[in-house]
Amino acid sequence: MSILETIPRSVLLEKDHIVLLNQQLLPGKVQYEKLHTLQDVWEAIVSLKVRGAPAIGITAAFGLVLAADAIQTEHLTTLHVGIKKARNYLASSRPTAVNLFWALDRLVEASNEATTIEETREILRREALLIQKEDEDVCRQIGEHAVTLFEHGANILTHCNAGSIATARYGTALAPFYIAKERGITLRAFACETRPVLQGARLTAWELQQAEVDVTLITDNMAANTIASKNIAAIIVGADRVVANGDTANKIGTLSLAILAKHYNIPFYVAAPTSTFDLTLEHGNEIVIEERNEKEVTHVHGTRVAPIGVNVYNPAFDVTPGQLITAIITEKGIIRGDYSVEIQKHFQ
Ligand SMILES: CSC[C@H]1O[C@H](OP(=O)(O)O)[C@H](O)[C@@H]1O
Repeated sequence: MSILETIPRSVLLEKDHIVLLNQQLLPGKVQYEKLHTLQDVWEAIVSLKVRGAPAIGITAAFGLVLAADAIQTEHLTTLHVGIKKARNYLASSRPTAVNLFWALDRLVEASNEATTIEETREILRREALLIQKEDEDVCRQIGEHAVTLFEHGANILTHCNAGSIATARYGTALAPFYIAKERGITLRAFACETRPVLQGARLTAWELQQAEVDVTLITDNMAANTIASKNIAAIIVGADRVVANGDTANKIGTLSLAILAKHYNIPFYVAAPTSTFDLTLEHGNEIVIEERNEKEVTHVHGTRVAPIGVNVYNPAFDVTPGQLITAIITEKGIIRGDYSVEIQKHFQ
C-alpha cells in the first residue's frame, strides 16, 4: 500500500456534487461534506474547509462544473454568460492563491471551444478532472526533485500545511518527506503550528503522522531556538503565488523563517507547481494579500483569548523576497540564481 493511502483525498467530483474533506474539523474528525451548489463551494473555500492553493483551484474548478450543469438553457451564449458569472463569483472567494484564477480561467478557455451545450458541460468536467490528475503527478515530481536536496537523517523545518490535503495528492513542501519515506530515506520534519488558524498543528502534524513520517510540532515563536538547537538542515515551505522576480506569497510567518534561515546560514526552499506562478506580476508588492476576520486572532478554537475591542491586524500571507529564497522547486526542476532571468527560462 502506498504511504499516501493513509491520508484522505482533499476533494472528489461526483455526478452532481463535490465530496470535500472538511479541513476545519481536522485532526479531531475526518469528515467529508457534500457540496451541491456554487454557494456551497464558495463558502467552503472562504471558511477554509478546503485550503491550500492547488486544492482551492481544483475545488473551484469542480464548482464551475456543477454551476454549468445547473444552468437551465437551450442557448449556448446564455450558458457561457452563466459560466463567466459563476467564474467571477468563485474567483471572489480568496484573493491571494493564484491557482484559483488559473484553474477557473483554464476551464472557461477550454469551454470556449465547445459548439453545443452538452459539449460545453463535458469539456468543463473533463478539464476539471484533468487539473486534479495533473496536480497529483506534478506534486509527485516536485517531491522527486526536492528530495535530492536533503541528506538521509536531515531535520527540516516547515510552515503551515503544504501537504497532500492542500493539493490533489503528495503536497508541495511535504512531497519530499513522502518520496523519501518511499525510498527508505529518513527525513525528520519540524512543523510550526502556524497561527492564527493552526494549519501546521492541526493539519501538517496530523497528515505526517498518518503517513508515519517523524514529525515534531513547535509553536511559531520556537523557530529560531529550534534552528539553533535541533540541527535544522533546511526550511521548506509551499507557496500561494510566485511572481516573475521570485518574490513569493505564502502563509503569514514565512518571511520570518526566511530571515532566520539567512541568519543561521541554512537553505530556504519554496516548493510550488508552475500553476502557482503569476508571471503577469513583476514584484511581490503587487500581490493582493488577503486579510481575514479578526476572530482568527482574538479567538482560539472559538474561545476568546484577547480583550473585546482590541485592534487586530490579520494578514493571511506575507511576501518573501526572492533574494531570501535559496531555490524554488517546481515539477520541471529546481530554479536557482537570478530569478528574474531563471524563472523566464524555466517557463520557456
Ligand atoms: C500547497 S499550497 C499551501 C499553502 O496554502 C496555505 O494557505 P491557506 O491554508 O490559507 O490556503 C499556505 O500559504 C501554504 O503554504
